[in-house]
Amino acid sequence: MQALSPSTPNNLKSLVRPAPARAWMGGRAVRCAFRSDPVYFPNGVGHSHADWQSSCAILSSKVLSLEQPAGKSGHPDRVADRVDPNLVPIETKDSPAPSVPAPAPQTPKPISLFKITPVPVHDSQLRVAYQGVPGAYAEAAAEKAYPNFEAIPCDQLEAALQAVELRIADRAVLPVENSLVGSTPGNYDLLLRHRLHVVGEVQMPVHHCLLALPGTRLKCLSRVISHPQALWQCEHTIRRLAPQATREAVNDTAGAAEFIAENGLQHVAAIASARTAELYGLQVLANGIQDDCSNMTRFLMLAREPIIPRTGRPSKSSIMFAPIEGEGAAVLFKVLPAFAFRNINLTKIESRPHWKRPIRLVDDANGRTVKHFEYMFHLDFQASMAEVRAQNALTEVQEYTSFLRVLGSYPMDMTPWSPPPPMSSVDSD
Ligand SMILES: O=C(O)C(=O)Cc1ccccc1
Repeated sequence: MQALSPSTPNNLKSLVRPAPARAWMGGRAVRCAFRSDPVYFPNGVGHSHADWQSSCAILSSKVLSLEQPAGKSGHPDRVADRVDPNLVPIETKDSPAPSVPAPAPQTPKPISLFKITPVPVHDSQLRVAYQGVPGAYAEAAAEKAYPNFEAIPCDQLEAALQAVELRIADRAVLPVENSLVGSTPGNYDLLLRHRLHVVGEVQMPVHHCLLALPGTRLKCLSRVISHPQALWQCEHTIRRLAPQATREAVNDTAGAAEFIAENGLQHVAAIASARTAELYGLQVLANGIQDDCSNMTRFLMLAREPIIPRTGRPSKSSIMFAPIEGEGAAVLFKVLPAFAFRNINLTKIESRPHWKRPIRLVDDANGRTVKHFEYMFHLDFQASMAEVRAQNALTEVQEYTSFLRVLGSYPMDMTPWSPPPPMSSVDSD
């Protein structure tokens, strides 16, 4: 699933009938091109070369190296230029990319915001950035979406998103929600702060294990470390298996396992995948420790350019909008019928603190000034922006909102569900 870039052949460009649409992002109207009727893709024009250079300059001031690549030259988006028959081509004004990064270390080391090192580009591989070290669930999600991918591990989500913006990676993986604990706080807000588009979703069954140095006994554990989501997802089981252990949150599940292995930490366990145990030489103390066996996490795939999935196959679109000031939740009475009357299913709706103005001061009837929370709304619906009904729904939504952004339109993950194995542990005393 790739967007087309400036190197798209002209015969494909002719499929596109640009029609101007306006969407608001930070008070700025943005035009974008699409197939038939208006689609609202803020910043749908991609990055200019000048943007790339200035971003590099900002980063390299803190850094060690952000060298221009030696070796292969060419467009790093080569893979992304190939045409996916499931997509409607989109014209972009993306400028020529910088030349390609140079050789990388043998084992992928996480990219940090302060240390961006060049990585190699292989013709047939999409470079996918994710938070964590090898073995993280986000890496497995990347593999499901792009089986031939090249992993770009990053120490923070912010670094993964920046890696795509800076063309060090082609995609970033963003965990957004879990069937047990709900949305991952802040991750949709992260999308608002970056000029990336959702181009795919992956739903992954998450089967957690408790990992420790070989020979560790459950009853001797003093500490369990993992990603906060993993700790929440296993809260009850951990309390039962190792009630004496304290919990500690770290950046990612596999990073927790690596930390135990590298430092030879006794009496400490990590919550991570079974594959992670193999990668870092740890023992699986218990398998399937998530509190609900149908535990599932949803990841979004982000790219510099938007895609528009063809009609006729199951697709989703994600938007965020803010009410006109003072209208608050009343906006939902107007927005929801725009979808309902067009038979568009909503799959998710959520309120978030307004990213720029979370609190509003209001004078009450007694002349006192009180604080009101201001919200934005995030909504997923089951239609592609290639569909006229989706375009019309958004035209209507736009009338009731002060801010509307299409985060992306993407094929739905239709993987059939298969039952997970039951929990087991080596040492239940
Ligand atoms: O830390 C990881 O491995 C991640 O990819 C984030 C995460 C954590 C817990 C469940 C799903 C994803």
